[in-house]
Amino acid sequence: MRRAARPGRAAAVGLLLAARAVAGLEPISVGIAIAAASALTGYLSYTDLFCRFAECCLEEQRLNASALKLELEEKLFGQHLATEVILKALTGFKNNKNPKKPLTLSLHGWAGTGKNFVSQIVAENLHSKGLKSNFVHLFVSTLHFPHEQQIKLYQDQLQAWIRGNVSACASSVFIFDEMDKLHPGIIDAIKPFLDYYEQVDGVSFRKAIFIFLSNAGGDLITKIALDFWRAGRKREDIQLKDLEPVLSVGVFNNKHSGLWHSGLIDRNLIDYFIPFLPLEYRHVKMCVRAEMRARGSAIDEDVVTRVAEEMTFFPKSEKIYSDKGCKTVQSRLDFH
Ligand SMILES: Nc1ncnc2c1ncn2[C@@H]1O[C@H](COP(=O)(O)OP(=O)(O)OP(=O)(O)O)[C@@H](O)[C@H]1O
Repeated sequence: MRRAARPGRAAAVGLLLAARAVAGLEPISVGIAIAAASALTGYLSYTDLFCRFAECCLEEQRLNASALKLELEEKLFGQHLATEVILKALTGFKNNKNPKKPLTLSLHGWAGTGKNFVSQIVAENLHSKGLKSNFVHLFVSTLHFPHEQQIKLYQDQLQAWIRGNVSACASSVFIFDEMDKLHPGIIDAIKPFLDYYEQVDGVSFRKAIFIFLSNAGGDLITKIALDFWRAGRKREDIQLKDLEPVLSVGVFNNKHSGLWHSGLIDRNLIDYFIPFLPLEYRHVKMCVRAEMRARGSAIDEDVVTRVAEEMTFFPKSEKIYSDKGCKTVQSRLDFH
C-alpha cells in the first residue's frame, strides 16, 4: 500500500535536497536526491522505493487484463483460440484471492506457431522483467534435463528449485518447453506442486503458474484446421469443442503420449489445454512485417513477399501451412 503524502517540514527538507542536487550544489546525484525527497515527503513507502531499484514480487498485484488482451490481439497472429483461452484463464486465476491449486496451462501446436512467444508475453504481463525476471523460470527439456541416467538428481534439484522460489515469491511462473520430450520422472517430480494441497512441506503453491509447451497434438490440430479449410469454412470459426474430442483421443488418452504417462491428465492437474493453429502464408507475412517494425525498418512489401515465399508450405497439394510457422522469419530477413 502506498502511504498518503505527508507534506510539511520533511517535504521541505526533501525538496531542498533535490533542488540543491539539481543545481549542482551538493555532490549527490540527482537520482538519490529525488529518491530521498520522495521518501521524505511520503510519496513513496520504503517498499515502493526499494522496488524501484530491485525487483519485487508483488503477489497481490492485479493483472492488467485489457493490456494483455491488446498485446495478444496486436502481436499474436492467427491464434484466436489461444488468445481467448489464455485471457480467460489468467484473468480468472489472478482475480481469485484464494485459488485452490496453482494455474496449469498446457500449450499445444505445430512448430513456430507462437507457444514460446505467448509465454514470453504472459510472463511480461505477470512480472515486468518477463523471462529475465527472478520470478520467471524457463526449463527446456533437452537443455536442462538431457541425461536419462541423471533423472534422480534432476528430480531433487528441480523440486528444491521450485520449493525455494515459490517460498520466496508465491506468484512465481515456471515454463517447461519441449514437454513432450521431458522424462516422465521429471513430470512426476513436479506433480505434487500442481495438486490441490494447501501446503507442501510448509509452502503453498496455489498462487504459482505452470506453463507447459509441447508439439504433442500439433498434427491433429492441423488436420482439423485443414478440414475446415477444405470445407470452405473460416479458420476463425474453429472452436475449442471442434478440437477437444480429437485431442482427447490422440493425446490425452493415448498411452504412448508422454503427458498421459505422467498422470498429469488422468489426475486432472492441467487446467487449460490451449491449441495453436498452424500458420498460413498471410500470417507469415504478418510476422515478417512485425520483425521489420521491431528492427526499426520501413515495411518493404517486396521483401515481405520474398521472405514469405522462401518458406515451405504443406500439404504438398495445397501448400497452405508454413512447416516452420514463423520460426525462421528472423534469420531469413537477415538475407534481404
Ligand atoms: N502466431 C504468431 N504470431 C506472431 N509471431 C509469431 C507467431 N508464431 C511465431 N511467431 C514468431 O516466431 C518466433 C518463433 O515462434 P515460437 O518460438 O513462439 O514458436 P513455438 O510455437 O514455441 O515453436 P516450437 O514448438 O518449435 O518451440 C517468435 O519469437 C515470434 O517472433
